[in-house]
Amino acid sequence: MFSLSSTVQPQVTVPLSHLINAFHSPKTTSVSVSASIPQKQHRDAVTEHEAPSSEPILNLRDLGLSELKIGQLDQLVDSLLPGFFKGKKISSHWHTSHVSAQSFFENKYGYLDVFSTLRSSCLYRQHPRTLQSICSDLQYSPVFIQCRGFKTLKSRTRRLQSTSERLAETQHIAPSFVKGFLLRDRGSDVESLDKLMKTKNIPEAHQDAFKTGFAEGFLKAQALTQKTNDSLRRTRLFLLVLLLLGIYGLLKNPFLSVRFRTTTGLDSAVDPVQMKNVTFEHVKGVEEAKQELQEVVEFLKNPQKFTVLGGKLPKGILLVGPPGTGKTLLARAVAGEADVPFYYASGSEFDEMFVGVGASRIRNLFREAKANAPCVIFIDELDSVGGKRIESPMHPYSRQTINQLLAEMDGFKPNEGVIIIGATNFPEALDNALIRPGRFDMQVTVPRPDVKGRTEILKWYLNKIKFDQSVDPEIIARGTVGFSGAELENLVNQAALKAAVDGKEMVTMKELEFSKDKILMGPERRSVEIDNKNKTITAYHESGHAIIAYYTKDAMPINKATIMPRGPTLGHVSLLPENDRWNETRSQLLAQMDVSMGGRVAEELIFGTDHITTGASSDFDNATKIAKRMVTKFGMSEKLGVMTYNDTGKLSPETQSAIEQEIRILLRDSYERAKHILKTHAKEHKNLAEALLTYETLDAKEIQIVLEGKKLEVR
Ligand SMILES: Nc1ncnc2c1ncn2[C@@H]1O[C@H](COP(=O)(O)OP(=O)(O)OP(=O)(O)O)[C@@H](O)[C@H]1O
Ligand SMILES: [Zn+2]
Repeated sequence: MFSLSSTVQPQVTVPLSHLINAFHSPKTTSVSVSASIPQKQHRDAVTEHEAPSSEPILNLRDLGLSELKIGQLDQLVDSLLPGFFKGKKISSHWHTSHVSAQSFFENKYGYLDVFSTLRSSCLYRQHPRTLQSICSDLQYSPVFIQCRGFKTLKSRTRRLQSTSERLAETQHIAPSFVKGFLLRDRGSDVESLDKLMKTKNIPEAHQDAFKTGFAEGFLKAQALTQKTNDSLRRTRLFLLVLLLLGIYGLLKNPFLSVRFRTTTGLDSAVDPVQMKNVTFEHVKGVEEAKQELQEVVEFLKNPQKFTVLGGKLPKGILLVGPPGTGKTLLARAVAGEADVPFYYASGSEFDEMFVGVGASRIRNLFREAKANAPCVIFIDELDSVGGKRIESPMHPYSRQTINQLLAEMDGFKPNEGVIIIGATNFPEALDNALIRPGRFDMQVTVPRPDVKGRTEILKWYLNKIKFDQSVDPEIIARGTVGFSGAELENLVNQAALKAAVDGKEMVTMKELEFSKDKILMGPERRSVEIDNKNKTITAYHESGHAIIAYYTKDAMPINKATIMPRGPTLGHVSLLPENDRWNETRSQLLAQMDVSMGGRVAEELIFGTDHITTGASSDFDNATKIAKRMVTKFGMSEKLGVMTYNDTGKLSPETQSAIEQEIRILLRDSYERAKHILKTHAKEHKNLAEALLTYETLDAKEIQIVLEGKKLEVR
């Protein structure tokens, strides 16, 4: 796709982001792809973005990265894309739950894979911004598509044909197979996924992503066709089928944005998205925000009446909160509740290199919206159009864009019925002019959900899949402090995926725990061969933590213990706060320290001082941090009294050493307490370690059975 052909295609040209939108658009029934060089005027403006050549390789390792975490994606994409266009390519891949950069940049499986991989990793959901920034950068890449609308049945077949042919090309799958599939003829050509992967030489490193993409697509399709239950059973057989359905699903998914630009990049038209199907009912765990927005809904339902009655409303509402907490969803719900059109725009798409383009897009957006009032205009990532960082060389014309936005906002009266909702993760970054009265002067906070909210969100998404009775959403909610709605949705999806891949009929607690850990710690490192000695040490180390937690009164209850290596850790014990803890007592803090000490103490007791490992350093970090805060922040040291010591650098040497002394004492006492417990319960410690060596992962109940000296049923 990234290779150049010399034909300049003057037809409808749409950047990749709109290709995606085209996929979502009910209007677009045919999408064909052709590669050509950018139009002349564009080319001149982007000379530094030279076309990619095929040779030089930029290794992720050269960047000091062996693997990309989701969080690093934005940065990396930002830093790499320019490099890519200078003719560099990235080799080495991004891990499964991350994006396969190799397939993205080297275009291994064609552009469809860009979607499927992005989607399969739930990145589109979690990081819409990433996708958008990839796409808006790609605007200057030689990717052009052509879109036509057909409405007849025949054209549907045609679309399927072209889809299948394209798929066939990009995925190296027999066109007849694909076509058969898209037409839901699940007959003849179905091969097993494994076989397919072998015959198609999918590199091992990509197989996971491939599988995940398939199954993800399957789930999506499942949700769409509502045939949730019986198809889950057939999963394995249809794993291949899944991806295709997923792509098919993309065409229909009503939740994703539906914008489609029909003109060239310089002058764009906007279509509203009617969000009838999204209501407040769909947004869980953000009750306060919903309440605050209720008034806006009333206003939109009847703007004239509202203002006659003396109601006063801001023109602009700023939704502020971390990524994935449902800001976009809330804005849609406002439009949905009031049953008015919803205009979606993302700040980053106004970010333009060309004079006046961003501003003209804003103008178009408002013109369309005003003509269709009452309505909601939603501007996601408001900070990227209205940020303070305005005169950067990367964004030469953003000042114009923001001025245009301000002018538009000032240019209509409140009773015209246009409500502008902006969303941002960084309200501090916004240009002050934007938050003045008459502009975005109402702020609604959309926080990460608390334990109750998390339970609701989990229940909501669990109800879309099949799960068995063991599943207790509240337990998962308690173990997912800090997760956003999007992450919780992802957790449930990943669990369903895992169940599907494992051939299970229902999701159980096991899959949910598995995906929770996966999200928390990165994918399981099954492949790492750890020799038995190490495994044994890990087993005793982790049981050490667990024993202390079990026998210490104020420690948090154990959730599970595992010696399965994950991310950088060899094993771990997870505890479950009974509630989100806002306050902790002295004895709870001490208990936490003791639990941290348990690992090293165990190593020392079992293997002797000479054989202790480095594995406890983060445990000590933990314990030390707690002790330090107890002394310097919480006034929990008798000697230093109820006083806080904030800038330890500025204290007198005496005070500093007194603090250190106190911390040392706390840590030493904690170490001794842990030692005492492990000595007292040596037998239980051994039993637990052995059980871990046998079963690798034990949940709370299983740990209890072992510690009560009962025999564990073989699972
Ligand atoms: N509170 C919630 N209730 C139900 N679903 C949620 C909630 N929060 C997030 N989600 C799910 O996560 C998806 C992504 O959330 P959304 O795009 O609304 O987040 P956002 O706050 O706008 O994120 P960003 O700041 O990254 O744009 C939603 O489409 C929805 O499926
Ligand atoms: Zn440890």
